[in-house]
Amino acid sequence: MEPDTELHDTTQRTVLSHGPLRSAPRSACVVVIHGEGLGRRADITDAAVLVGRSQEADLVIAHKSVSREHCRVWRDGNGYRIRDLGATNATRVNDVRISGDTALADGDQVTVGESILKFISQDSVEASYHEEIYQLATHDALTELYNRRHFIEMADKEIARSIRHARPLSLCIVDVDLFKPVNDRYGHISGDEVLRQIALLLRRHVRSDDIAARIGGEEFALLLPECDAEAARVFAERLREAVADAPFAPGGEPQRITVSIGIAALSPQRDTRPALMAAADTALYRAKSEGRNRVCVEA
Ligand SMILES: Nc1nc2c(ncn2[C@@H]2O[C@H](COP(=O)(O)OP(=O)(O)OP(=O)(O)O)[C@@H](O)[C@H]2O)c(=O)[nH]1
Repeated sequence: MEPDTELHDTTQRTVLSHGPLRSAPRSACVVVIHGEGLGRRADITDAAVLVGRSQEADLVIAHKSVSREHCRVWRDGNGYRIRDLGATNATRVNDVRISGDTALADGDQVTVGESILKFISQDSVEASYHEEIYQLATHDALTELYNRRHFIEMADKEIARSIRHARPLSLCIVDVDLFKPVNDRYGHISGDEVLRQIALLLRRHVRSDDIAARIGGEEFALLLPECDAEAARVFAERLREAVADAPFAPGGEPQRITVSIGIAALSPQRDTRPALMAAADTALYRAKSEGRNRVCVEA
C-alpha cells in the first residue's frame, strides 16, 4: 500500500494501452483557457451548464472573483445561448458585458471573474483537440480510469451534492494484495497487465453514476452515490470475489490475485473528502492486517 500523498508517474506504461476504451460523442463545450480551472471543460448536452464557484456547478471555478452561480449556457435549437445569473463580476462575451440571453458562436470567449472560457461548437476542429487534452488530463494512461486529481475534483462535487440532498454516499478504496512479489517475480510489464485487468473488473462492476479511479500505483477508489455502508459492503464483496476468481496469468503463469477493500460512508461526523478518504484508508489497513482478501467497513 502506498502513502496517500504519493504521486505516481505512469507515463512509461502507456505502452500497454490499446487506446481509449470509450470514445465520447463529440458535443459543444466550454473550456477554461485562462486562469483558475485551466483546462477544465463542460459539455453542453441536453441539460444546461451552470458555471460558478459552487461545488454544485457543472463547471466549477473555485476563485473568489467568480460568483457561486455565475452564468448558464445551454443549447437552444441548433444554437447555443448564455445568460448572466446576476454575478458580481458580470459575465462578458468577447469582452462585452452581456444582458439577457445572448447567442454564442464558435470560438467566443467568455470572461467569468478572472478566468476566460472558450465556447467550442461541436463542428469545430478544435473540439477534438480539447477532447484529447481533457482525456489526458483527467484519465490514467494505463487503466483509462479517472486519475487521482480528477477523482478528487469529482469527489468534492459529489460529496457536496449528497450532503445538500441528504443522500447516502460511500467510498471504497481497493488495494491489490501483495503486488510487490508479483512485480518482482514477473516484471513490471506483467504487473501492469494485472492492473489493467483489475481496472476492467472494476469498470464492469460499477454503475454509470459511480466514479472509478486509479488513485495510486496499485490503489483504486470507487465513489458510490446513493449507496450506504451496507450496500457498499455488498457491492465490495462481489467485486472482491470477482477479482479472486479471475484468471490472471502474469508472465503466462496462472496466479491468484486478490484485493483488500476499505469502505467509509458519508455521515454528519464525516462530511469532507479528506475525512472520508482517511476513514476508508483506516478500514483498508484493517483489511490488510486481518489477512487481506477482505472487505472492512469503518463504523
Ligand atoms: N507494475 C506496476 N507496479 C506498480 C505500479 N505502481 C506501483 N507499483 C508497485 O506496487 C507495489 C506495491 O507494493 P507495496 O506497497 O509494498 O504493497 P503490496 O506488495 O501490494 O502489499 P500489501 O499492500 O501490503 O498487500 C510496489 O512493488 C510498486 O512498485 C505500476 O504502475 N505498475
